[in-house]
Amino acid sequence: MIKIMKYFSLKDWLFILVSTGFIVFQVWLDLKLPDYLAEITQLVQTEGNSLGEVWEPGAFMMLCAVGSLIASFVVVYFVARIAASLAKRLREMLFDQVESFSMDEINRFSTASLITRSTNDITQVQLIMAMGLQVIIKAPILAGWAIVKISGKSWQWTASSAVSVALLLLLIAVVIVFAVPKFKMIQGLTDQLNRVTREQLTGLRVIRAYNAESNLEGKFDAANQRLTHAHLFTGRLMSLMMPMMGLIMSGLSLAIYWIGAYLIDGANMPNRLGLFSDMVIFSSYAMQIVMAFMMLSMVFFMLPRATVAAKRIMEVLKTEPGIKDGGKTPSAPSAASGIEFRDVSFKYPDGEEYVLRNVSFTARKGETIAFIGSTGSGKSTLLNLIPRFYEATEGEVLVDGVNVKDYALSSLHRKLGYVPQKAVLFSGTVASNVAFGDHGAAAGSEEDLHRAVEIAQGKEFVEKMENGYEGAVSQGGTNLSGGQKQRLAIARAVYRRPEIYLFDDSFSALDYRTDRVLRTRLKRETAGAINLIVAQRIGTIKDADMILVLDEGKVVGRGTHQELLRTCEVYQQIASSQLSKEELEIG
Ligand SMILES: Nc1ncnc2c1ncn2[C@@H]1O[C@H](COP(=O)(O)OP(=O)(O)OP(=O)(O)O)[C@@H](O)[C@H]1O
Repeated sequence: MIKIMKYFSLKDWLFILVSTGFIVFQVWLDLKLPDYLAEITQLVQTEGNSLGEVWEPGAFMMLCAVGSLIASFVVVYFVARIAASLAKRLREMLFDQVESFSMDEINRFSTASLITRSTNDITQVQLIMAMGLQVIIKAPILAGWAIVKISGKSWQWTASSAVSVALLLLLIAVVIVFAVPKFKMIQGLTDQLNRVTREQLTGLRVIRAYNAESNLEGKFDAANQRLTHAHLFTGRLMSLMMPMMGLIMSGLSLAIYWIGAYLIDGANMPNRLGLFSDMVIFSSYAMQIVMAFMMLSMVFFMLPRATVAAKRIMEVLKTEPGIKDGGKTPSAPSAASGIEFRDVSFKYPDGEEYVLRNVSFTARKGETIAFIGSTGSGKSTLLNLIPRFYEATEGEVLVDGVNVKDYALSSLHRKLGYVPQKAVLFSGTVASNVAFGDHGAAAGSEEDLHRAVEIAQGKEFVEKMENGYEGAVSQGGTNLSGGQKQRLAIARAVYRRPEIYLFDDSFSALDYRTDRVLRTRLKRETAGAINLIVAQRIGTIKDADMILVLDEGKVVGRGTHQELLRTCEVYQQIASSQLSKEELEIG
């Protein structure tokens, strides 16, 4: 929690200082009240005084109360601002940090947990800051000042107050011991609930189609029940706390008056009035002290949960992104321009087995290199090493003669036109999805946009859309068909005129005719670029300059279509399952 305070800005610290000033003023006013009360008690008890004399201390009492109210408004205003601005800053930092994470870190935390951390956990910290700051500053000042004011009065009264404070501390300790583990659980359970909810919402159509509602409801219910139990436990503890504190306060009042009654009874006549007014003042101050501890106990009650939340936020902020910016921005392409894999092996950070083994190949400018192999043979993984979504475990991946690890990430990505296996579209328009991110080498003109969509064979459907290029695309492209989404994803890559195209099985949702037309157009448009194509269909990669056949992460064949038909058994098997006898014979 303390660590999170280092994210306060200078302005926040200034506001904290101002708030502290107002809190001191408020405490001074609150503690002044009993003095006037004592004066009024004296006046009322002394014979011969008129009612008019009570007005003056009465008016001061009113002034103190109003002043204290205004001071408390000011404090609440400042503290709420400090808490809100800290929460905003933390949200921004968390978002930036998550953006810099590699897939490894994102998978490690899980998307659901990252969402809970950026929302729920930050709210917990904001709440404790809003409430805690004023209490943590106010309570010790109030308690300390009030203790000074009552010191030197009857030791019996002091002892009874001390007992009450000790009981309160005991109560707080009980809460901490029992509630902290539950609070830790609550955050974890909230993650779990988010994960289940997210999974259900994204898979809603499949769940309905397979009548799996009841199974998943069971999963949701289990997560929900566990969270409810944890909340109920802490809620019950809290509901017990309140009456217990009330009991301690009332007990203290009773004890002070009881002791007072004995003291007054035992005193002689002239001292009785003094003792009575002392008793009134003492009980007021004692109440203030107990109130201060009660406020503190409320904070202690909230603190464990906020501490857990703060820890979880710090965990994300302190995680060093596994993929570091290499910083290099090679200006002119070197003589070695192209892509080279040098004996690359790779295993996922959480995996035991190597997914790629000793892969080596070179792709020069203007060449098309294709990758084929059974599912899970490592094709997508291989492509993912080029934009550094993952880091090669062994060996080197070179782009234009420079290891991808040495590149400034933005400079590396500017060279690439990446089309993932599953087209990803963002809420916005067709235009905002195609002209996405920085424009790469494109001029960013409307002409570029139309050209890219036309090459990707999307012109026809985009122009039919309401508002054409400005037509709405919903989040994830849910208002478009699978093939339409893929075409826009391809147009996005074409638009930025990259030096290297990475097509990760990007033609699978296209019909054969569109696939063929698109590839012919692409071939013409991307003549000077390197094309790396992952595909399942032989038809898509037949014309590639070189085809690499992958099997369990190893390159088991390389060459042109005809060469592989002759030499590579795995390729022959794939080909014979897809092509007719005539096609196989013709090659
Ligand atoms: N994030 C991940 N963490 C751990 N293992 C993974 C991860 N992603 C993929 N794998 C594993 O790596 C292997 C290769 O996966 P990859 O996606 O590269 O195969 P692929 O050849 O592209 O398959 P497909 O043609 O079905 O897309 C698979 O066995 C898969 O289980």
